[in-house]
Amino acid sequence: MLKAKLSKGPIRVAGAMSGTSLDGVDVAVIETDGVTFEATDRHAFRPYSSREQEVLRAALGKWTGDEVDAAAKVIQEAHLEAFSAFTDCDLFGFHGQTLSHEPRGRGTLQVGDGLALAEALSVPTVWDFRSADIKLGGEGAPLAPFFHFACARKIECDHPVVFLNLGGVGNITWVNPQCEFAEEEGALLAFDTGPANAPINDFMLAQTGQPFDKDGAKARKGTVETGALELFLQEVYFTRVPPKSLDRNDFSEMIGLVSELSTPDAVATLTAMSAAAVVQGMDHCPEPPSQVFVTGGGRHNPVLMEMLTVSLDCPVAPIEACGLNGDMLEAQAFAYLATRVVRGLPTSSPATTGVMALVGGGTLSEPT
Ligand SMILES: Nc1ncnc2c1ncn2[C@@H]1O[C@H](COP(=O)(O)OP(=O)(O)OP(=O)(O)O)[C@@H](O)[C@H]1O
Ligand SMILES: CC(=O)N[C@H]1[C@@H]2OC[C@@H](O2)[C@@H](O)[C@@H]1O[C@H](C)C(=O)O
Repeated sequence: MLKAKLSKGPIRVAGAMSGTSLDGVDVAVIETDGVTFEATDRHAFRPYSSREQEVLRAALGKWTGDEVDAAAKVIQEAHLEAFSAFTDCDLFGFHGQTLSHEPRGRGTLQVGDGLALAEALSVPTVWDFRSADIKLGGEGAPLAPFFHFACARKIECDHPVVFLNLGGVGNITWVNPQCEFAEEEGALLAFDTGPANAPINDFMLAQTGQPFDKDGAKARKGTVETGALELFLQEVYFTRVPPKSLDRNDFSEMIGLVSELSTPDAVATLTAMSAAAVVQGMDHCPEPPSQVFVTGGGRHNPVLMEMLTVSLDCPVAPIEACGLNGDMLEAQAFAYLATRVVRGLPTSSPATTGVMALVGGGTLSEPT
């Protein structure tokens, strides 16, 4: 039976996210009742070693087999370490690592075993957030939108705003703050915009041995090849009506479009492609936002941010502009979603994932 504390009032929850950039595990603690939340200053980052990153990379796009088992082991150990400083929390939200994502095909695979984590650290744990949504016809992603809605309410926006996450993949949530609840019709629209940092990182690693284009330094020295950019924008994904989602490597062939270019020109072009995918995505919003708040690691890339600022018709600012922590937002989101799961509240809707009906996706495992 659910402990009384989990069913009512605010609780202290730690959420963890291991994103498509494969750089490490973020953990963040919030206080929440599943509707409103308070951020805390408690968070941690547990980076993956280069050996661990290799193991994870080798398993991307796979569903079963030795590589997947090895990746699952890395994820489990890293999360055990990462969560172990937060065992005073009432609940954990454990996203795990997406290895493969094919919502209209084989489904979605996040490795990480929430039951084993709950047993090992004696904290009830919500995990497997995406599969219930997919079973009900949804994309299984993005899932942060219900948390973005809570953020918009918290900062008391009067007009529609967009939260843009620039991780390995980009995703946006358009929020109508006039609605009181995320589950109301017209409150949200969300979808993955396209590739964000993943192709830049993959190209940088292959060509320079560096894991990413720090501060956009390489892109800054290059010139955007408009022919390649135009070809990229012809991808049918961009005209597909949202909700829609992507696997990390769905756009990996775009690197082929820049393979003949110098490294700076190639990185500048890949950066412009990520920005252009966001700009295209804005056309799908029900009405133009008054502001775009940027979260995720891409907001640290000044070239990407400048490209967005020049092309979008509204102010673009890192999410810190409204007092939130853009490095921890996804980890906080999974703490928030975990709470909604134990409270029987929905975590996705037809407008955020295309699911047939409101669904509370996630499995609760309690330690024995
Ligand atoms: N100073 C910087 N300059 C340029 N790029 C940066 C900088 N800092 C971070 N990044 C980019 O941000 C990435 C990390 O972003 P983030 O942590 O949001 O990804 P993620 O959470 O793994 O992805 P996703 O949201 O797709 O799951 C890095 O891999 C890098 O590409
Ligand atoms: C299948 C999957 O893990 N998707 C991730 C990925 O990373 C960004 C984007 O693609 C988003 O759809 C999602 O993550 C965020 C946290 C989400 O679910 O909202």
